[in-house]
Amino acid sequence: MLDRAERGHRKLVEIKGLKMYFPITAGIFRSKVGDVKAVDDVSFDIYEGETLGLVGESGCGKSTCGRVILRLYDPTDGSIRIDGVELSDADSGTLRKLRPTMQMVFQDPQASLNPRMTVAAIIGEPLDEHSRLSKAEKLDRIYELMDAVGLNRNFANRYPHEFSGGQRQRIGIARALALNPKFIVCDEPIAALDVSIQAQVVNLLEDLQDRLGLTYLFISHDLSMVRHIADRVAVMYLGRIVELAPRDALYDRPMHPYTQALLSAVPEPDPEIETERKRIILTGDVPSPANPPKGCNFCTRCPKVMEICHNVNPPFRELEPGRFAACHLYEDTDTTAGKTAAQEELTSIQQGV
Ligand SMILES: Nc1ncnc2c1ncn2[C@@H]1O[C@H](COP(=O)(O)OP(=O)(O)OP(=O)(O)O)[C@@H](O)[C@H]1O
Repeated sequence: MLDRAERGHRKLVEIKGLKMYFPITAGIFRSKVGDVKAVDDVSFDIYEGETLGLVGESGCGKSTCGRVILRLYDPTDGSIRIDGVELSDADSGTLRKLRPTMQMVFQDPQASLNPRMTVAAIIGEPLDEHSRLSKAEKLDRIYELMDAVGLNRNFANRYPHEFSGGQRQRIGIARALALNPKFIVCDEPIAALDVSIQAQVVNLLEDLQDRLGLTYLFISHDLSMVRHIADRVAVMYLGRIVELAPRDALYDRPMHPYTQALLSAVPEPDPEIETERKRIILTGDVPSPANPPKGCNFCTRCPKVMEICHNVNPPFRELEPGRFAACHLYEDTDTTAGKTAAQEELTSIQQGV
């Protein structure tokens, strides 16, 4: 178990240049005509014991990112290291051995639990596959897990439909915990729940993190909830991470124009601040990930767009210690040349070099 102060010293998850493209096929021969670039060159780390929030509009690639990190998909390119082990090219045998270390809690507990299995069978299934416990030991472990997530042991032989939405999510969490994972991808774990239940499930996840030293990637489009639970936050737009920063820095002083727009839409509880706040309304639709714009992915909707943004993809760089963003607004000027590297690139594009 990790104390809060001990968190954040060791990188548990290291993602570099990760790409997940889904092929688009057409015609009777199903020939490939393009790719949906769901995750397009994404790099970030997650420190042991922390919660990294991953936010962005629907369809920006959050779930695909979580799934490919757990190798539920085969990545198109890039490196995924969890606890020092490279997963991007791991074979099925290696993945099977590593599976207990990394788990997922899904959005819709109704859909992710087999309706024909009892709670004990659902929670015990990973134990059957990955451990050699006796029948009695397995039942003890199932009870222990039910206790840990606040489910009554007496209900072990009931079926998922006999539980409320919040209780079903607790079953999903107990199942994810069965093999003592280190890393859990929580994919919109509260989005399908009543608002009154959401806080209970988030509190449970936080409590389990403290007790078991878990590391979370917490995927959500609920920026207020992410502010509550995350230590650091990554903002995704059209397959790319545009900003990553410690939580308070990001919410108090967003740097990327997309983050600024997203946060301007979050309601402020203080009515005085709320009436004075300026909303940034983004115009235009999110482009298709099958045909993203040239240059910066956000250039078609950015209120601060410059010429360079239509031509050069801004690199994802550390702008301040611990703060990363991909935006030409923050390019350093090379004083000797009087131009930034990106401006040089733009000049060569314009000159057709
Ligand atoms: N299996 C798949 N095959 C083809 N395209 C896919 C597949 N899964 C996702 N996509 C596409 O990849 C893009 C990113 O989808 P993804 O579900 O990862 O986004 P998201 O940010 O999690 O959205 P949401 O919040 O709505 O779940 C979308 O355009 C989606 O249609």
